Amino acid sequence: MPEFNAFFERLRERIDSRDTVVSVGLDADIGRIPEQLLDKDLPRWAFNRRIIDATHEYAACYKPNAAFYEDADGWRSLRETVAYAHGKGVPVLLDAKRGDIGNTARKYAELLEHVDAITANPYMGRDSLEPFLSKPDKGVFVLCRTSNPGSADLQDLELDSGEPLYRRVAALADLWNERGNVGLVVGATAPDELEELREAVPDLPFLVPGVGAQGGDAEAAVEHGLADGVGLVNSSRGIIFAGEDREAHSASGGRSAESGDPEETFAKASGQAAKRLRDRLNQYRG
Ligand SMILES: O=c1ccn([C@@H]2O[C@H](COP(=O)(O)O)[C@@H](O)[C@H]2O)c(=O)[nH]1
Repeated sequence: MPEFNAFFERLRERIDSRDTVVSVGLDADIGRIPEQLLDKDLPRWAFNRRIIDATHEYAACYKPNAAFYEDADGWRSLRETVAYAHGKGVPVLLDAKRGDIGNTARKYAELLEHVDAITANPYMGRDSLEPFLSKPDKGVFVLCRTSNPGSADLQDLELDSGEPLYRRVAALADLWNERGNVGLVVGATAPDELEELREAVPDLPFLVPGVGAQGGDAEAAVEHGLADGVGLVNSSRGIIFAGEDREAHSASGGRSAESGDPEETFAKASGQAAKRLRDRLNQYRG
């Protein structure tokens, strides 16, 4: 079994020192960012900065999804966000789900110059992931059994050997883990598969999305997501947009303990949501 590489050791350090396996998903959807931030130069960065201030204590890592940043201002916002998260000592995992022929993958892998880890799509096979895998200090989370309703369409297909495709992906990812830098993405909405995969590849840390807004199984996520104590359970909308109801309440003139500066309402709510998730997940950690 390869030792964890530098990324996974840093992640372990963060998990142990802050006692958290929460990945805070920074899916800075411009359509949901509080109105008072929309006139800022880079609203997504302004939003993320406030979210990071409120949540970093509870974050083992931040996981921006590239889909929310793929335009000129988006990349600038992402760069600022990554630098700020690093300034708080929190690793950043870019959920980019890349994978292409080698020459193109080599360019995609340059994304890893800016972040600590990335998600990758194994559909095109080993050579399409090699440029990511060959970066010894970074982490690569390979999509295996995803959390969406359609995941079974391809991932559950039975191969001639009788195993489902997602099991073959896990076995391949285990082979590709020559540098101790590989993890798997396995959704919390598939608790049976989480358990089965943990048995199949005991040494690979999982990134487990799908708790929170997708209603996945938080207990199974923790029980099976961690390898030697290392792994991540992600919530994005459930944390960063936790304040939406309260903002609506304040905006409509409602009086509550949360009424006050609207600029801070959403950030405070995100901090509380991150803490709640941290505490809940910690109940299930050994
Ligand atoms: O199987 C997968 C792989 C990736 N994701 C991503 O994680 C977050 C989940 O967001 P929530 O708001 O917590 O539902 C999002 O970026 C997805 O693209 C996933 O959900 N499932």
